[in-house]
Amino acid sequence: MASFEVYREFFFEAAHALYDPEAANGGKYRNLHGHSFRVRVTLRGERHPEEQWVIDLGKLGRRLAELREKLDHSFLNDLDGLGKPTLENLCLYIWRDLLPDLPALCEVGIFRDSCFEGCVYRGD
Ligand SMILES: Nc1nc2c(c(=O)[nH]1)N=C([C@H](O)[C@H](O)COP(=O)(O)OP(=O)(O)OP(=O)(O)O)CN2
Ligand SMILES: [Zn+2]
Repeated sequence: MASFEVYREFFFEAAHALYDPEAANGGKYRNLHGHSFRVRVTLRGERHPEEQWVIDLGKLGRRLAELREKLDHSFLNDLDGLGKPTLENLCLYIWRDLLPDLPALCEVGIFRDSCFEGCVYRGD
């Protein structure tokens, strides 16, 4: 049976500091600094027989707005459950936040477009 992938994106701005205990001075990223992040959340599945969509993207957008409230203009080091605020851990944090409500979740991507970098996570 064919399946579809649908996605929705959102942006947020946040600050962090990445301390490296192995570097003499705490490393290059130890000081407080900020980034702009673009998040892409992808769901995979078949079309609902009546609605003919995998998920209402409006419904997905409302759930992502809830998540964005926690992330936007936050100090990521203070976010409960995130750990060290790397892109990798942000993917995992977003995955774990959304999965209970969105069982068709198949991928979380987080991108810093201005730095030409990002990270993609496809499941626990
Ligand atoms: N695998 C990862 N590597 C790095 C992460 C990360 O989350 N995962 N994060 C950082 C820092 O957040 C850093 O502030 C990123 O900014 P950037 O400008 O990309 O840092 P660079 O050292 O690559 O900058 P250059 O301007 O290219 O020197 C670092 N690494
Ligand atoms: Zn950084």
